[in-house]
Amino acid sequence: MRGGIPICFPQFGNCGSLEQHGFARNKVWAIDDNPQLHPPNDSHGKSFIDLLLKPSEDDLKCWPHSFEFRLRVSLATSGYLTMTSRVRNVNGKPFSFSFAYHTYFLVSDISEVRIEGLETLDYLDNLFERKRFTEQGDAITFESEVSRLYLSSPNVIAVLDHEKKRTYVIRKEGLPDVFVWNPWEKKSKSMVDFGDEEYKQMLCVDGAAIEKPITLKPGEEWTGRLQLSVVPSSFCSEHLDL
Ligand SMILES: O=P(O)(O)OC[C@H]1O[C@@H](O)[C@H](O)[C@@H](O)[C@@H]1O
Repeated sequence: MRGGIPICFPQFGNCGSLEQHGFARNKVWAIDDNPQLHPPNDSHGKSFIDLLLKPSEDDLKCWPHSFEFRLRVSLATSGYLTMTSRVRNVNGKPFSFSFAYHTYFLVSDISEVRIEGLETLDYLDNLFERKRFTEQGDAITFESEVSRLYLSSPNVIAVLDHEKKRTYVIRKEGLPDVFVWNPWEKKSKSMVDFGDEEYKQMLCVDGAAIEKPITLKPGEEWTGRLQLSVVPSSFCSEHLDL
């Protein structure tokens, strides 16, 4: 069974020497008692938690860069879920990393889903050795495996679920790329923690910074924010500035 929003850091996929998608998603994070920085009004009308990840001795052996990763997860009474990641270099030297919110959306039927906001963009296709293509069609629809990194994407993307008549709205900041993934039938069967038919009810659409890794000098900090909301499909594109 899969779901949620695994944090891919400091590596996305297998593009590097670390475990797939980096180590952050497999760690127990601490509660951050000193979250600093968030503007005081950021907590208004919201429930939130501040989490902190620092590298362990073992992490430093395979990725020798000291960092502090602060994550605020907040849920507003309006239903907005916001995740704010801040990565600070507390190292003596610069380092670079990739990042993604590997967001699993529950959908009624993948064949009835489309993504708006990515049309006409260039993408790197993982199914063709990361070759670069340009999206030609209208909205993105699904009829086979998809594993693509869309580049220089707009900050608002919509995932429309035709059958449920609802739209997931993804707003992002500091995250230029969007990774889109559905394993479809064959790959689903090869994944031990994924049911053979589960690809029909899921879609990953990740706000990400992958193509151009983020580089931080000593003392610098990076922020990447993702905000998710759900609206009825009747409220759509024209309201979202897509
Ligand atoms: O199985 P994982 O490590 O959670 O990753 C899920 C998927 O993540 C996607 O980003 C990759 O393109 C897939 O190849 C991978 O299967």
